[in-house]
Amino acid sequence: MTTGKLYIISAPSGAGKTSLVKQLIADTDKLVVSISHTTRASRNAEQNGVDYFFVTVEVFQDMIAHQAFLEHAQVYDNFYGTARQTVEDYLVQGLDVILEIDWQGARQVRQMWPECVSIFILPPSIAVLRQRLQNRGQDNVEIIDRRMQAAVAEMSHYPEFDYLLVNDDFNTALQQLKCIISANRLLQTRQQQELLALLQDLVN
Ligand SMILES: Nc1nc2c(ncn2[C@@H]2O[C@H](COP(=O)(O)OP(=O)(O)O)[C@@H](O)[C@H]2O)c(=O)[nH]1
Ligand SMILES: Nc1ncnc2c1ncn2[C@@H]1O[C@H](COP(=O)(O)OP(=O)(O)O)[C@@H](O)[C@H]1O
Repeated sequence: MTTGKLYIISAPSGAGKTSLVKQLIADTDKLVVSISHTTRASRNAEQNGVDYFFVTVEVFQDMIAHQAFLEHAQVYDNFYGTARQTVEDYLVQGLDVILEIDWQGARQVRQMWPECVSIFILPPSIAVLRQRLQNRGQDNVEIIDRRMQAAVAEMSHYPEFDYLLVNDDFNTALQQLKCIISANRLLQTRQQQELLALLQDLVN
């Protein structure tokens, strides 16, 4: 049985990664998103176990001590991490897994899983980014300012990623994400066929 592939999607807060990923997994077979653990407070519309696992700093630190995270990082003023077991279970089942994580987590995952595919999403402009954070209506002005301050530093890491896309028109960006997944799936199938042919040659 073949194992799934790991995809990393990073973007500054408000660029649209969560909306894009939600639609992408709804439209794509055998693709799931890993639900992260975080110490940040949940927003109004968020549900525990659906958007994040919301945990205390103590629980988070205990998970670090027990090596329960594939990667973890402090982002803005909170901790975020990806549970190792869940991701490994998905991959073993042959499912492709999306990690919606920041550039620090992306670096950690790339070191352990060099064959992962990483995608960075940019907003069309800084002004549009602020507008989207305001329109989302989930964060107060201090939190939005804090995220805007961090956005430029976050975006400076885009050259570390395999793919870069701009989320201007939502459907165009969604289509581009789907193309990246399809292209990588085709490549994987071809590599497996070549490997099989090689093995048959060796046996004959
Ligand atoms: N390293 C790491 N970063 C994460 C994880 N989950 C979320 N993040 C990042 O944390 C940042 C803040 O996420 P969040 O508080 O949900 O704000 P949002 O991006 O505005 O929706 C984003 O850059 C996320 O990609 C994780 O498990 N690990
Ligand atoms: N292409 C787009 N055009 C206009 N608004 C968008 C687009 N993509 C996302 N949004 C909106 O921008 C806001 C931030 O999107 P979200 O997915 O929460 O971003 P992120 O997860 O990167 O913080 C949401 O209100 C979302 O509906």
